[in-house]
Amino acid sequence: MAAEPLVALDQVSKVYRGGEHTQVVLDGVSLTIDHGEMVAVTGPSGCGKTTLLNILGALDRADSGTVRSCGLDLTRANRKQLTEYRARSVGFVFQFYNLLPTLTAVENVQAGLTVAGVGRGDADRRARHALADVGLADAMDKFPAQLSGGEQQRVALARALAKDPALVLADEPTGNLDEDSGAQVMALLRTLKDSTGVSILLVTHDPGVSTAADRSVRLEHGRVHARQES
Ligand SMILES: Nc1ncnc2c1ncn2[C@@H]1O[C@H](COP(=O)(O)OP(=O)(O)OP(=O)(O)O)[C@@H](O)[C@H]1O
Repeated sequence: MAAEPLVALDQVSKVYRGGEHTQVVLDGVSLTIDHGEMVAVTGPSGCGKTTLLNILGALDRADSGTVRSCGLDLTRANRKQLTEYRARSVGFVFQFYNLLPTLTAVENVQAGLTVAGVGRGDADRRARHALADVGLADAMDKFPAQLSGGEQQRVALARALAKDPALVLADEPTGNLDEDSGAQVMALLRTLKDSTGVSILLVTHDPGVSTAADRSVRLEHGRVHARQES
């Protein structure tokens, strides 16, 4: 029997209603992600990529369909289970890094671990280890403003991976970086995926970035299509 995928979305729909205006953003999306797989989601602006990521990260809820991730049915889970899922099972990476400007690199990574319930000493050890893994052993005590964009995104990768999540959700992780820094971040993400076995779902506009994934799908008109290679 085939192993169950880490993530399985089945017929997921999401509609935004504002006054008289109704917008169907996701219209029966089905998608699976295997353990250790990196999947890229591409698609035109406004097609619902971030909405999909937010539903998978339990930052938003589907209106219908089922979403299973990391052994939890997100459509039926209670608030406490969802909080724990966000803190422990999922690492988030955002386009604009979302580091706290008043904390150093190591403190930013520690903060993510503390939220996940890791004790202070252990958090410090794991944060330093994670920063070394992304090549920032010499930048632990720098503030975000003292780091380049690529370095800040590497801190964000360390923060996401330090808690040893089963799934990383990355929203345009190279969208704010120049080509070289973006390629470095993608190479690092792949290396970390291969060494830890984490699964990754990333959203990107950039065809070059999506080719670094194991598989790429396109979201259009609220549905997912296997990407046609040109
Ligand atoms: N909370 C919300 N309330 C109402 N409409 C929303 C909300 N969030 C997103 N939308 C709308 O849903 C659509 C999809 O948004 P989403 O951010 O998921 O698209 P996207 O594919 O990630 O876009 P981009 O590539 O430009 O970031 C957009 O038209 C957006 O305006």
